Amino acid sequence: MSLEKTVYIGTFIHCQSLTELDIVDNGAVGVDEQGKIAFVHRDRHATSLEQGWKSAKIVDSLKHGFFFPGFIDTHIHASQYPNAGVFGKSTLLDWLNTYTFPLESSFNALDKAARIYNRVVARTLSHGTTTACYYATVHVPATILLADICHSKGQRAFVGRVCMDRLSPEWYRDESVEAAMDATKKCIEHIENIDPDFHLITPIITPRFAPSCTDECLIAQGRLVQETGLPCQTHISENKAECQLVQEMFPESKSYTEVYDSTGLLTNRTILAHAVHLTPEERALIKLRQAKISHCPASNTALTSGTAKVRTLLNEGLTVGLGTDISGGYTSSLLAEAREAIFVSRHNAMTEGDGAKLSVEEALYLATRGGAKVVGLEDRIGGFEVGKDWDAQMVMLNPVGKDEDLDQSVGLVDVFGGESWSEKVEKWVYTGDDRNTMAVWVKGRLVHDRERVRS
Ligand SMILES: Nc1nc2[nH]cnc2c(=O)[nH]1
Ligand SMILES: [Zn+2]
Repeated sequence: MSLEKTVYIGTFIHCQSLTELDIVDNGAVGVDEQGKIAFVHRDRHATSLEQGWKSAKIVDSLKHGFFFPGFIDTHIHASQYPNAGVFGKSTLLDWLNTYTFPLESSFNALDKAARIYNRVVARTLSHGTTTACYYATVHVPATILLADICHSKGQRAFVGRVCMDRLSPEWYRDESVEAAMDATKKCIEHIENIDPDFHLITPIITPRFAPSCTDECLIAQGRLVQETGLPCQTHISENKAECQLVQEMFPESKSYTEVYDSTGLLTNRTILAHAVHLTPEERALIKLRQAKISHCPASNTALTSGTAKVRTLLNEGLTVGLGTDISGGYTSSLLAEAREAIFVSRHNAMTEGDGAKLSVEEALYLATRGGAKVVGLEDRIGGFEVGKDWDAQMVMLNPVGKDEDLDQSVGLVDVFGGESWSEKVEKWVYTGDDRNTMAVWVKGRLVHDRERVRS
């Protein structure tokens, strides 16, 4: 799709490193017809030096707005969206049986799947999520539909049919390993048809988690991972009862991580969600295989799974991003998830010392550049550099003047005029929400426009 050449002007903020933001107050970024960043100027007036950009469209972040890279949600169950916020006092294994399997099984009805998937893609886009790693359900038609919806709405997505042939009710599982593999291959083929080069949508092999799959099923999926080189996503070491169950079900394996490694599922394109209770040996093996970790703090708190030790993971050189894990997690907002990551790190700090604390900058890094590394797209997304795709959000804060009308305010991020940009970003992280996300682009295409939605 060819787009209108556009020059974005105003304030640009992205992560320079894990601990530092790069803030450009009056810059310009040119985005070409393919949605790629053609130039970046720290002084907007330098744009006049660019040949062939005189008649380009201009989009201005305005005085209290800024451009920020789109968020990357590295772990979200699209099918569980109707249950967001509903988990009672359950923990993982009873939560699956009480809330999750009954809901997911209802996706054999395609009209229901259409209603929910349209909503969850629109909702996550409205939160500035430009890339999402989705779990669908076991159903082929509904999984294909999720891929189609992401494709037509323009969200970058990894879409996985959930593979599971045991430890769930008979009415919600794959009938056999052969049936499971056929179904997964059908979903992969569909995505190859709609997006042959995986520009926007990529299939992802999705064994639910070790206890849900027989040895044969894990081995078959591992073989598919090795043969196709496709990415893989699953859960690991989320909850102590689950870890115990894995030990009982796979007595010949030294660890939970080894279950995945010995079946070919642990590669540099594997995304492991949670990683709360990993041993040092498991972390070393994950690092050796260059597999990636999706940290899901809201879910880990809601299901009382534990507090993942993100500082340890980072210090040991593991690659970490953030995941909302709807509906273990209650929020589809990665901004809220970043906030949760910061607070969980403070709970860790209460027992382990201040070194455990994550800063605002670090949480935003995990939500953007970290996520980009987790999904293997660090050369394409996560920051504003020449050659990267324009996957971005425009954030607007709420200037408070003398006669400010509360009804006219842009969300809850009130700024009074004396704040530095880094303070404004801090306020955004702690008090902001989707009302501040005025517009969202993926590969240069406008995929969410708050003013249009509101009018
Ligand atoms: N949080 C979470 N953990 C899981 N482990 C296996 N399935 C799930 C799931 O749907 N959500
Ligand atoms: Zn999950």
